[in-house]
Amino acid sequence: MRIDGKQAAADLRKQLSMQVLQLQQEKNIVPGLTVILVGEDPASEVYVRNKVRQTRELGMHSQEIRLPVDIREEALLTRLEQLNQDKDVHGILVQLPLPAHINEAKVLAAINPEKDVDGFHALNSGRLLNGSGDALVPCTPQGCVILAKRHLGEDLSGKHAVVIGRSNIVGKPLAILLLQENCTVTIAHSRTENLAQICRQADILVAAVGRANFVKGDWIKPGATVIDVGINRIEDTEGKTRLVGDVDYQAAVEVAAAITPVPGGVGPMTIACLLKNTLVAARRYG
Ligand SMILES: Nc1nc(=O)c2c([nH]1)NC[C@@H]1CN(c3ccc(C(=O)N[C@@H](CCC(=O)O)C(=O)O)cc3)C=[N+]21
Repeated sequence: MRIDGKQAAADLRKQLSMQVLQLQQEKNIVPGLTVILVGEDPASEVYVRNKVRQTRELGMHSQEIRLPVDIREEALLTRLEQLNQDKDVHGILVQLPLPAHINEAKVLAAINPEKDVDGFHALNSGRLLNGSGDALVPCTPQGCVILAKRHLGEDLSGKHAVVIGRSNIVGKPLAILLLQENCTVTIAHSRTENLAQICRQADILVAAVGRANFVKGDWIKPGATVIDVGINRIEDTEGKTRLVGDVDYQAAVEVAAAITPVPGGVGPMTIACLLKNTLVAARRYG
């Protein structure tokens, strides 16, 4: 069975649109998201355009700031400081990756944690780790949990979740979220020995490695739930580029009970969760 991420995202946006209206009526606050794009990357531009459109569809304010690829780090930090002070801006997202001459960690640390809708600031990672419930949680991991629950129901207790990938953006925060859901969590990565064997023990298998068709059909336990975080552009036999995940979908769909497709799986949920974080930030700190 296919887990429909597009539908799940549409369902979440519908809930959010009602909450946006409520916040406006009760407190006269309209959530505002600012996206900063440094340089011109075609894939980033499509993605940023989608975010801006969806933000407006929900009745939230949306602003896109484009900066030249050779901007100095100091200038970017100054721009961020202005946004940190701006009362109409509840969420700030700096599109990654940044050009090589800019220190990414320094930029992420400069975003006001209350406006950090990516959830990448150390204060938010720390809060997530502590389970204090007041973190802004990274969007893709949130989306993964929602999609797993769409198939398995609200209670993930006792399930063995295997997360392949240990990035600060997906693997690590997702492992923490799954632990909070009472899963038994294994984090696997490029140095893991007997990876196939470990994956075969997973009730929930999450692939976040960034390599096309990395996870094979026979790595999957029959009846497992598979969440594919990969977004890989490959050329097909006719030379056309095509989007595929980290999982060999055709093989996996035969074995798994449920699997998210690419496109139409985790990607749309990531954006929906970004909108959710913007609403949360506006409600909490606006
Ligand atoms: N600060 C920051 N935060 C991010 O969240 C962030 C980022 N930087 N840099 C780039 C990555 C990538 N990312 C995607 C989100 C949604 C889709 C998405 O919706 N994809 C569609 C397909 C879109 C297409 O066809 O290209 C899908 O999977 O169905 C893709 C990629 C967020 N990122």
